[in-house]
Amino acid sequence: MMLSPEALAEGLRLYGLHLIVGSIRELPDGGAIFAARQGSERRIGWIGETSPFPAPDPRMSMRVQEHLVWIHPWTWAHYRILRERLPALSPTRCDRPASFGAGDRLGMATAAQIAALERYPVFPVLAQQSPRELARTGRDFRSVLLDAAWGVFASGFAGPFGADADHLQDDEQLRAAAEAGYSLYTFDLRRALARGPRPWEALSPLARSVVAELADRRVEAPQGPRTLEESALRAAACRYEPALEEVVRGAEILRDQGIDADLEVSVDETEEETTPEAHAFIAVYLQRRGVALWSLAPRFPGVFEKAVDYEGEVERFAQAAALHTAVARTFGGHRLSLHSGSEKFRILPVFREATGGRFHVKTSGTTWLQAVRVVARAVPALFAELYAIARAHLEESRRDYPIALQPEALPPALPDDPEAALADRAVRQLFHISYGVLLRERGPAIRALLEAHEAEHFTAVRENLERHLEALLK
Ligand SMILES: O=C(O)[C@@H](O)[C@@H](O)[C@H](O)C(=O)CO
Repeated sequence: MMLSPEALAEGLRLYGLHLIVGSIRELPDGGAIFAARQGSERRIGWIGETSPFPAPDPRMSMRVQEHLVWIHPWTWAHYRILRERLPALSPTRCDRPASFGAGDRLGMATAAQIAALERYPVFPVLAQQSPRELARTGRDFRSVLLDAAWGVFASGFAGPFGADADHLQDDEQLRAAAEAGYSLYTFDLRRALARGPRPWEALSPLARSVVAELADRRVEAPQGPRTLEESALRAAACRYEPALEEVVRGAEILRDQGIDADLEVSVDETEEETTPEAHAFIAVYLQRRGVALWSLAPRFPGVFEKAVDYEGEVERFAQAAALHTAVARTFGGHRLSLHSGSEKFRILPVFREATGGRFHVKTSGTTWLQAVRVVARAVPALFAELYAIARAHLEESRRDYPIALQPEALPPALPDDPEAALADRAVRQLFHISYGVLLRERGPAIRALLEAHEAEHFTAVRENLERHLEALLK
């Protein structure tokens, strides 16, 4: 690009545009693109004699020195066109042994998440949201990806990244994520399992043959060999076959659309700990049905409460993670996925070790809590108001989130010190799950405040994810 960033910034300023300097990318055909802001609006800048976007608005083109610069809004349609030319803006399948998911419920913090993630040897999964998060935030799979891609574009990040359609429970959700171009599909079996098991006599010949094939097979775990028991395999087959049929159908939908994606099965939010037999049955049954797992999120032992550290015996968790790793290695080579990774500092290093560094970890609420922290520091009155709203809507917020938080544990008023307030277990948990009601009731105020304190917000998000990544990888 012949135009210096300083000259470009100066030229844009005359039109009320703020250049995001690190975003400038030169294109093979000699043009260049960049991200800019006009007030709080996101803009794509294009330097070149013609614009690649349909119906460019001539009022939004300008000469800066001898260069023609076009300004376009950051919309889904424009992003789709842009990602054809800049593949770095498209989510892709994971290409590393270790991967880390960083959900961003506000859609404002991806650049800060990248600043943390790019310092560590992990594949970043940036657009990660579940349908329950979408319903609560009024977003959809497109808008989540659009926000995350903005963070990639604005930060100048050139590495690959993934997009996780998390906790999918029906075909409609799957199709919406597929249409948007997600690269990772997490099939949550919870709803399907709640319909109950199938009697042994009603199982398919395939399910029975998988049981026969796996019975008495030995799995070599670090704590010693473990033989898969036929009775537990039979129970797993009865319980999981109906739910796995839905996964098979989902994988077919993706295949029919020519989508080559990473596939995860999650049973982490079920009641019972996942047995090695259940894990082996899930993996092998899916293989026989032509579905290759990328990852499995088992229900591990111990308590995984939102917003607080792991509660349980770390040694038991370590043993279970090592055993599941051995099952995964023996039957397919997929990785283990750890959900609710937010604040689970006690087990993150153990998880890395037990999995031999081949894993996926998901976080989401922890990034939102950092936004709450910034609000608390900047405008204590708004923080107090948010707390009152969250308390009043506890029952609504806890719907769909298995959480032990009781209303009696919540103090009537918060201490003046925001750090002390957010160190309180009950208060943290309340804020963690209350994002939906808070964004509904006070979303514009929260967003405006975070925009006005963007540097503090980004630092808070980056430092917090770095703490997680340090614990996990060092
Ligand atoms: O809140 C959600 O629905 C999701 O963010 C989580 O359940 C997600 O799968 C996760 O584990 C993030 O820590």
